[in-house]
Amino acid sequence: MWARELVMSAPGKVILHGEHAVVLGKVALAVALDLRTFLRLRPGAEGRLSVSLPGVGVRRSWDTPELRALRGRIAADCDESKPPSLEQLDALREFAGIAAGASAPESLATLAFLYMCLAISAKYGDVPSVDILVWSELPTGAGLGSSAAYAVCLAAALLMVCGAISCPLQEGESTARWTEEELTLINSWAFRGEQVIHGNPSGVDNAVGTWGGALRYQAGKITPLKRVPTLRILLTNTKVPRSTKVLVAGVKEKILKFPAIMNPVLDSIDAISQECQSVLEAMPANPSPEHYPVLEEFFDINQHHLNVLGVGHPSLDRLCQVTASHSLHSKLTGAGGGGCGITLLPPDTSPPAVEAAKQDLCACGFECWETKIGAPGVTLHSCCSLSARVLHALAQS
Ligand SMILES: Nc1ncnc2c1ncn2[C@@H]1O[C@H](COP(=O)(O)OP(=O)(O)OP(=O)(O)O)[C@@H](O)[C@H]1O
Ligand SMILES: C[C@@](O)(CCO)CC(=O)[O-]
Ligand SMILES: [Mg+2]
Repeated sequence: MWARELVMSAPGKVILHGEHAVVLGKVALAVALDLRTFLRLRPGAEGRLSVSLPGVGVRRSWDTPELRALRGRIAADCDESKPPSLEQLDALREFAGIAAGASAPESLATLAFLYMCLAISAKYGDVPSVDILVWSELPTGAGLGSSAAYAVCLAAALLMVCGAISCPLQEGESTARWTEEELTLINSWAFRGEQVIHGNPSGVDNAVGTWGGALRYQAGKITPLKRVPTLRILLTNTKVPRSTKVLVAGVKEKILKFPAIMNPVLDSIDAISQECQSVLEAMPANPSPEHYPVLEEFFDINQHHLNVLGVGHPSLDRLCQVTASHSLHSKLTGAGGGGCGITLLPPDTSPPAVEAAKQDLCACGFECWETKIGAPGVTLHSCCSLSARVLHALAQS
């Protein structure tokens, strides 16, 4: 029986270039964000598994013998190399009382939890008697990888409880990370969780949530960027809700309808990602203003391409117009359709100019904040290493 209380966290991400195109095998460049999802794992009452997801209003608890019986029905051949099947997901929906086709955040979050819990425990151990609470600093469904950070935390916690990976945090240490091999396993299972939520994810978001830093991702191949300069980025949340699953499906439909028109757009996005990688790797650690015009042009071109793919939104157009009126360049990030945009802040942007842009964005009803990129991937924490804010949020039971 699991006897320790532990907290783990995974970062959200910003996609600099390559969203959507990456689902079709093109290159994406993504960086981990300094906003994280936290999972508190506690021993539970014997024979009970409980999950609390305050961000999406879920609080559920099940008898483990009941879950074991369900697992016997659906999880005989569960493996991280296999996607969840429609039959498995139907059985989980029926068990959890979720209507077919339900796509509300709480339904998808519960489904992903049940799938990962039963599939991981079927392969590595018993259904655990634990209490799990997940709380996030990330806005849900806004393009910053909240689904992947959730799936990465769940994979790490469930694999650890089932004994498939170690618990690397030694007494007296404040944080610890897993070995490369263990991270690979966490990433594979997190991808399965993303499949439950997204339908057809590329895997870039869970890769960033697992490894952190800045990386190039293409068709499952993860390559850390050699050198990434310190980039100042303004993140703006338009607060327009959207679903990555729906947007990814829409792009697929458009490509099937107009392949000769859409495929060159995907190729151009791929070229932008590759050129951007070369520029970033050639830039000094603290770049001066003359390095920025090319990066800014890449943002502008890609934003047009994403509009052509059909994942723009009037709120994102507004965001780009407002920042352009302050001579700043923006693009959507993540799945688009609302959610977040990113704005590049060259080093010669004066603090009053940033403040003025922020004020105008807030006047549109948006929320914005400056961010650091390149945060660490999935991490185990001792409670004393967590900030008072996180501890307070995790104290809700
Ligand atoms: N803190 C959380 N707790 C539980 N479920 C969450 C949490 N954060 C996200 N989710 C799940 O992820 C879904 C949102 O995923 P979605 O992929 O649509 O958006 P995103 O990951 O924030 O954006 P993007 O994929 O564009 O980066 C929610 O509907 C919910 O099911
Ligand atoms: C839109 C998309 O490219 C990025 C979502 O953050 C989907 C994916 O890669 O899974
Ligand atoms: Mg997502």
